[in-house]
Amino acid sequence: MSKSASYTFGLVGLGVMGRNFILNVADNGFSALGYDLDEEKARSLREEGGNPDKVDATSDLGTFVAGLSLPRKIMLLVPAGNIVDRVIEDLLPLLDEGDIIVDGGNSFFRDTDRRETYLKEKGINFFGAGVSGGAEGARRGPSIMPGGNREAYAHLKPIFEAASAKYKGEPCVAYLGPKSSGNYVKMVHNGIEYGLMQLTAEIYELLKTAGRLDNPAISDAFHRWDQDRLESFLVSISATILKQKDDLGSGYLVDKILDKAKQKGTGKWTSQNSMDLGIPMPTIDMAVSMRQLSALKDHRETLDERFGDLEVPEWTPEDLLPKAEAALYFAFIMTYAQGLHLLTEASEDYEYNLNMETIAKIWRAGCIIRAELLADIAQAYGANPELPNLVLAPELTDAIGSCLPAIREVVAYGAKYGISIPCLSSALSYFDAFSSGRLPLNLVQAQRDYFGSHTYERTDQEGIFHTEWPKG
Ligand SMILES: NC(=O)C1=CN([C@@H]2O[C@H](COP(=O)(O)OP(=O)(O)OC[C@H]3O[C@@H](n4cnc5c(N)ncnc54)[C@H](OP(=O)(O)O)[C@@H]3O)[C@@H](O)[C@H]2O)C=CC1
Ligand SMILES: O=C(CO)[C@H](O)[C@H](O)COP(=O)(O)O
Repeated sequence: MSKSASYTFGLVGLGVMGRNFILNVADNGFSALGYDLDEEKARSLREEGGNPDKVDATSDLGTFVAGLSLPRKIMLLVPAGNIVDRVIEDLLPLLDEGDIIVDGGNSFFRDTDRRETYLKEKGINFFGAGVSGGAEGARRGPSIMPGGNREAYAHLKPIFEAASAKYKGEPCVAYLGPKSSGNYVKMVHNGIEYGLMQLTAEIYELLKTAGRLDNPAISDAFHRWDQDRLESFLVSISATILKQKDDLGSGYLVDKILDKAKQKGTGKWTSQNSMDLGIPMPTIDMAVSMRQLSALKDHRETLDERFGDLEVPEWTPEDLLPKAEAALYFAFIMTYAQGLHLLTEASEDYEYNLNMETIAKIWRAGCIIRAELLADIAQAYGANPELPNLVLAPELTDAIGSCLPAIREVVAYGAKYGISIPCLSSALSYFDAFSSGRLPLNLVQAQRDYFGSHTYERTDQEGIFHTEWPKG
């Protein structure tokens, strides 16, 4: 260690995210000190950093804490769960009042609230700050979603703004709100991520089975779409993925990857919490369900043998491609709408005081769900900060309306010929239900009253009613 108590920024956990983020911070002119239990990871960072005045690392916690200037700004990028509590307990006896701990991992927001309350009693400021962008984002500029004490954020602001991604010069980080708001926003970001990923996969399936397009042709289509209104990280990487040859065999790698998708929990938490808050988000729910369904491969194969004999007629690529593009664009809008609706409700329920325009803005670059569409979304919330749901935004009416015929055709084709496109279908169903002034839930209410005397309201009179329905 070349200096004592002089590093501006501390980072615990020199894995995929931590190692890259600390190098990014150091590149941006803030001296940074890393800590990992594993001396090998500390040594390797020291080597890569090259200049210990700029960035250094240790596997000794005492040396780490003593090396940081006051108030200490210590970011954790360790696996979410008990490890975060363990690191906090290890750090606590070594810290001073006013020090700041930032959890940059995908921690469950209720854990963040618990930790914030616990640490506040000890005079330590605790932030939950979701980071998105994967390894490359962490190294070159991620989107950062910090929540915690507003005054203490002043110490983090210059570092985060320098290290974050930039959209047309604007940093993709902003103070979001108190308590667990940062982790909550990151959780919903990941829920949206699940939806966009599944939707892109469904379009790939449609182009393959109905359009008879091979991987390079689908890649080319994704690449073209990525130059236009569908410009987004996930469409862009899908174009690249589909061109990747298999270096362990012949053909394309994507065709050899087992179709069982894993998950770490953030998408599921988003769905679970949306149920608690009463916000419908069927496309995101379905994306979570599809990861679960994908795991049931043995059963899928059994049923495929029994029922999977439907012939899919060819849909000429000239006709299919523009419709698939419009269907995907429409479904992307619905997915952002669902996620942002949940954030709007959570902002009230949890007193986060979130600003949707700010959130859309800091998602425009650096993160996994970055997309050109977010610029329009930010504009819609800028024009109306009280917008209850994006689908209601006049700025998006034309785009939604013009894509409707295409998504209807795409979903109908999938349904008719047994192509599994449940997220595309749920995006359309969500819109159809949301834009129906009358739904058949009057019958649901009548059924509830029939079997459970649950009562109902009427369309023509005020009050609560119950009917003694004829039995049998
Ligand atoms: N990978 C990604 O793309 C993204 C990850 N995240 C989130 O960021 C967090 C970190 O993820 P990621 O970097 O991928 O995880 P990794 O497992 O790659 O890195 C975690 C690091 O923390 C170290 N560690 C574990 N326990 C301790 C401890 N008690 N003290 C010090 N260091 C410790 C680990 O060491 P060891 O391996 O020796 O146990 C490891 O080096 C997670 O919450 C993740 O969900 C967020 C966005 C993207
Ligand atoms: O936070 C992320 C990106 O924003 C991570 O990559 C995320 O953990 C991936 O989630 P899952 O493993 O559940 O697909």
